[in-house]
Amino acid sequence: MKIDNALEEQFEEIGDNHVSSSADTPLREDAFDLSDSEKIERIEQDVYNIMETLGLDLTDDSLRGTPRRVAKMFVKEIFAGLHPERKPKASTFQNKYKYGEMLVEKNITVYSTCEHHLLPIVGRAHVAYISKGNVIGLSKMNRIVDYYAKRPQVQERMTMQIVQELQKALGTKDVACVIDAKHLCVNSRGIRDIESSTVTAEFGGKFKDPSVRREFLDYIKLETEF
Ligand SMILES: Nc1nc2c(ncn2[C@@H]2O[C@H](COP(=O)(O)OP(=O)(O)OP(=O)(O)O)[C@@H](O)[C@H]2O)c(=O)[nH]1
Ligand SMILES: [Zn+2]
Repeated sequence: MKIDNALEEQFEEIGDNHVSSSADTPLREDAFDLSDSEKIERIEQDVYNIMETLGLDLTDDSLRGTPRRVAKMFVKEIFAGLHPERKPKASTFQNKYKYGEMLVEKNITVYSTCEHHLLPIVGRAHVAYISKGNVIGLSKMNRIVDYYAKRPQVQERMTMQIVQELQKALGTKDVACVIDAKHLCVNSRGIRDIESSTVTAEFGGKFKDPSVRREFLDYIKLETEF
């Protein structure tokens, strides 16, 4: 199901040997049939069942509220970006002052959730664009990052979704995003490598030019502390 109106023409340019199609989050057709409160009711019961299966005593006063707390957190907080009604309004303005250089919004906090393990992804996003007549409110870039982060994600898709949304809002392909993030599924379990982090990038339009890309990367100097 398409919820993001991805820039289809961007993918038409991709050669035959690339598998890439759209960066939409895979959702079922009936994804929005239930209201938020109906979803919370159902997830509460599901979490209750998981905890009970694990042998936890759900009459304990510390555990009693957990199923409902987790359900509310899923629907209203960490997966809130699954609902297109929550997509931030990306206010744009005319570039009357004819600012012609790139604009970089760096070190945007990313709190997301790995869709393979439902564990946190924590990091920083850096976004940039070159105006083709419009400029966007600075905070809207942070909001767009946060909206796409609030989904079960793989980092590659999140990076592409952010770029596509900004391209749409700004009416230009000259948009780039780099994300540097730690995946707790790598850091805290499994291979348990606390040091490694993952860098993903999407360079649209003029950012495919090595010198433009270099300028962006020089501004953000990837020395991210989480
Ligand atoms: N490409 C990509 N992989 C991710 C991302 N987040 C988590 N993964 C990986 O998804 C993979 C899932 O692999 P599986 O072998 O099915 O899961 P697993 O047995 O728990 O794997 P281990 O983590 O190696 O223990 C793991 O290698 C994760 O590191 C992401 O954003 N992008
Ligand atoms: Zn994972």
